Parts: sequence; structure tokens; C-alpha cells
Amino acid sequence: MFKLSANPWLTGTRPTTTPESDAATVVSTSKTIAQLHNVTKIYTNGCCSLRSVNLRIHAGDFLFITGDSGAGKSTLLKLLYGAEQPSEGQVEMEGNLLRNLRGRALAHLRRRIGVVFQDYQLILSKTVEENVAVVLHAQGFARSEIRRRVGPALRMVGLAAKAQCFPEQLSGGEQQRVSIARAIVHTPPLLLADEPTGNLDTHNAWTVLQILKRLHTIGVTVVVTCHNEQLVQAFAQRIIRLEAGNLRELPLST
Ligand SMILES: Nc1ncnc2c1ncn2[C@@H]1O[C@H](COP(=O)(O)OP(=O)(O)OP(=O)(O)O)[C@@H](O)[C@H]1O
Repeated sequence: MFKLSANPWLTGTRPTTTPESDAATVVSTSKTIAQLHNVTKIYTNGCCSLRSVNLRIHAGDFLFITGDSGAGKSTLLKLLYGAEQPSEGQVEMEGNLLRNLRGRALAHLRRRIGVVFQDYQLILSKTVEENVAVVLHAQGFARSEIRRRVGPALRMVGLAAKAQCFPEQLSGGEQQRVSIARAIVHTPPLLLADEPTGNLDTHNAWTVLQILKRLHTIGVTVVVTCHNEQLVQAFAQRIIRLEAGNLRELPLST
């Protein structure tokens, strides 16, 4: 099994954050990693996407956010990684109110979040390996550290053999796995995945969710939006459902 302690990918040093900020630190803790306090989101066109939503995400959670198209799932994730601001209420990350963070403090917090998008968002002119390394280059990691991290991240998603391929030479499922490797290569304690299975067939969707589950077992807090309730129920994890901007926590399935 993939072990946190034995994995160089999760034990390397990084130049701009402290060792405590590695994913390892969230294992077995029950502290709150993120919280939404009475969050309402109204877009500039008047569309109300979320209505007075309260949500607490604990370190170590594997949380599914489900709901119909337009229910507000992506909006909720965007608020968590600061791509959108609430119209009312507050978003808190690791004890910091996002709206109070600027410059380096905001950049530091964002480095502690990995994001996976439904449409992969890979750079077509770069190889798989280069796509994964992009984040590390941007964060100022040393070349030796980048080499040390990229291989294990690709192995984690089962794509070591495709390191030199370009995205267009990969299937959709493989491209999504590259985007997961890119999202976790800097060892963020929190991974947000926005409909990572949305473009995939059932087999590939299941593979992607298994990878996210494996990340969870080694200490990453995972939040996944997914409109496929059958898939979500099969995973027997914490589930919240958004219905027209209102949030409802579903009883844990067994
Ligand atoms: N940038 C925007 N400007 C205006 N309205 C927006 C914007 N982004 C989202 N919305 C609206 O907010 C509502 C929620 O959208 P959101 O993308 O969060 O839903 P979703 O549950 O993720 O949907 P889907 O499953 O189809 O991706 C929708 O009515 C949508 O049209």
C-alpha cells in the first residue's frame, strides 16, 4: 500500500512553507480545516447561487457535494479556494478569514489547496511530466526537489509510464489523473475536486474516485463535487446535497 511515511513525494522540503504544512500533519486530527458561515453568493447578474450556507469541513474529511446542475456546487468550491468572494457571510480557511488575506498570506494559503477541474486544464504543449512540474516551478521548488516529487505523484495516479506523453496522446481518464497528480504534487493538505468524474465513463470515474480515496487514506482532506448520486452513495462517505443554493447534509450511508 502507498504509505505516507515511506513516500518521498510527501516528505520533501519546500522553499516557501514550513514542514508542518505537509499533508502528513492532518492525519488523525479533527480540527476544522475550512468553514462557511452564513454564506450567500449572488453573482453580478443577480443569480443567487448559494443561500445562507453553513458548512464545516474537518481535517481528514472525505466529503462529497452533490446536487443537480446549477445547484451551486462549483460556486461553493470557488469560494473555498478564493476564486469567488461571498456576497454575504464569511469563508474561513485554517482559522483565517479569506477576505482578510492579501498578497503573500493569500498565496501561502492557496498553496495549501490543490484543485482538480472537470476539464483537466492541462497545457497541451507540455508533456505529462512537465504539466505536473508546472506548479512546483511556479512555487520556486529546487530542480532536485521537482525531480523527487513528480515521479511519485505520477506513480500515485498510475501514469509513470506516460510521463513523456502529451495530453492529446492520453484518454480522458488519463488526462484527469494527470490533473490530480498536478493538484497534489506540492502536497496540499486540502484537495478540492470539481466534478472530476463529469466527463468520464463509469470505469474511469470509479478509478478517479479510488485515487482520491487513496489520497484521503494518507491524510489529505478531500472535497469532491459530483452530480452522480449513485456513484456518491457507493462510496459511503459524508455527503452534502445542494438544492437551489440550500445545503442539506445527508445521513451517512452504510
Ligand atoms: N460567473 C457567473 N456569473 C453569473 N452566474 C453564475 C456564474 N457562475 C455560476 N452562475 C450561476 O450560479 C448558479 C450555480 O452555478 P454552479 O456552477 O455553482 O452550479 P453547479 O451545481 O456547479 O452546476 P453544474 O453541475 O452544472 O456544474 C447557476 O445558476 C449558474 O448559472
